[in-house]
Amino acid sequence: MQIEFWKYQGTGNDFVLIDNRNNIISPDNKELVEKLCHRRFGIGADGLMLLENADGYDFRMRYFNSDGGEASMCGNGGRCIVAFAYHLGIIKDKTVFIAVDGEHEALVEDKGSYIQVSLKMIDVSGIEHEDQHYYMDTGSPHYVEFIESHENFDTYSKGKAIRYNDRFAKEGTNVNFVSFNDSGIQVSTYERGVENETYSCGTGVVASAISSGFEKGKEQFNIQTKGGLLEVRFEKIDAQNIKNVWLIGPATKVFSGTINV
Ligand SMILES: N[C@H](CCC[C@H](N)C(=O)O)C(=O)O
Repeated sequence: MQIEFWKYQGTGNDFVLIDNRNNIISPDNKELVEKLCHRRFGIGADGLMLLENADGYDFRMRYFNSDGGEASMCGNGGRCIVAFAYHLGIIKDKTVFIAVDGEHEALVEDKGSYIQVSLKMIDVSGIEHEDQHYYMDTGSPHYVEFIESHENFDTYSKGKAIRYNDRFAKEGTNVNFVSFNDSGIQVSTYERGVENETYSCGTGVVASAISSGFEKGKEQFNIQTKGGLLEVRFEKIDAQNIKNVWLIGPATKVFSGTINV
């Protein structure tokens, strides 16, 4: 079977996208998703998204980690699928779509070489704060730890140890390490389901910004990631309720093609 695909990246978090409005790909085909994401035997990506039809919405986003499993919400993936929908001509400068964690609004600015996407994320509650870590669900589960500096910091080993500890081994969690810099914060992330450090993690920088907001009393952060700059804005209602959460940053089409599977 020949499959047409598009490759996008959002601050280095990279994805295979497929226009699945004709339901050519079964979302249960874990082996196919894993193969398409494989960095040697496939196209190579941190994750894969199917763009599908959905009554009452411009489209449905279905997200899969590179291990082939259908996953929780992907913030960078959400930004990239909005850019994909714009390039397909499905939307213009704004959209409302449905994803695994519910409805998302997004705004689109075409910058030529990339698309600037502002993505509204879900409200956040049930925030855990103990010792020097926070834990919350921003569409995906995130453990956030503050560190002095990212210089020579081993995100992979430190992140993997937390992700596979007694508490998280079964369900998994994403793990973010946050340091403060002159322009805001720097974040590195070990991602569940990729089982590696990714160049950035959208739901992760949201969790990191909210955690930093508790520490610094701010509601907007510029975030340096390995893959580039992101911005997060939110409103802190109280210690357990964060609303009006926006993840803002570039989404870029890298290439498109067809693959025989
Ligand atoms: N791997 C994550 C989902 C993707 C999160 C990340 N790519 C993002 O941009 O939010 C998980 O299984 O929880």
